[in-house]
Amino acid sequence: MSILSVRNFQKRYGDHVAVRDLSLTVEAGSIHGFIGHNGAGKTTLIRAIVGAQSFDGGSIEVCGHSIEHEPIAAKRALAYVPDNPDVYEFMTGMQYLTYLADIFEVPAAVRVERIVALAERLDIAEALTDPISSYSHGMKQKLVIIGALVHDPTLLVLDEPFVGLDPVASHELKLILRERAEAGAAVFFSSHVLEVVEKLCDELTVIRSGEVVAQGTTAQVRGDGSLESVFLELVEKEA
Ligand SMILES: Nc1ncnc2c1ncn2[C@@H]1O[C@H](COP(=O)(O)OP(=O)(O)OP(=O)(O)O)[C@@H](O)[C@H]1O
Repeated sequence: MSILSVRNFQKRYGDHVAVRDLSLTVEAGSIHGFIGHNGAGKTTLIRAIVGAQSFDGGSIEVCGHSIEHEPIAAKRALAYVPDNPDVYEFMTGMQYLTYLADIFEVPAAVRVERIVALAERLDIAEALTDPISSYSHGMKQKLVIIGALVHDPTLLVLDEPFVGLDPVASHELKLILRERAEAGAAVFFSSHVLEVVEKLCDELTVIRSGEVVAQGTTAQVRGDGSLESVFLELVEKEA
């Protein structure tokens, strides 16, 4: 069974078809990159996968649970890092992480160890007792990433996770994503940073105007060229 299975997904906004007949799977142990131009439909699909967006056709299953019909079971298995870290400003970082750990019923002993380890890796441990309102954009982004990992999700879904991170944090996040895959989880993320996608991802889906134009292992999609040259060719070609 795939960790994430999207079949014939379709989403319209009014008369505009934003995503058409999109299918993809992400297996345990795999990092899957999702790339496409601005407005291609990446966030639309990502928000539907995590249950934050309705859709008009097809199906989405997380660990075999339909996000539409079994949303609680599906959401228990996943975590989502949105493209804009929107967190409760009135809490401290630690209060926010504890709140998430409570929702996902993470045992007290495990949660502290996990939070501290991740906070140290992302260099935000000392700020956890400060109110989130005092955080920079990048610090909020780090906090949301830690919050996503606190319940050890089987599927981690991230929308543009490298935007706003400094080079050290960006490097650490790449290591964290690879470690998660090696531990048997699945990772699905969108990015415009093709060098990162090319190095990090086992598999890729490329969309143009809501339709898949390339899909497969990174080596298959890239062929003999660089991912950038393949992407430019695929995306600039007339539909
Ligand atoms: N709430 C909405 N109402 C109407 N149209 C929308 C809405 N959200 C997205 N769209 C449209 O759907 C299409 C896909 O948008 P989406 O945000 O999924 O793209 P994206 O690939 O994530 O883009 P970016 O790389 O710029 O973040 C675009 O044409 C966009 O204008």
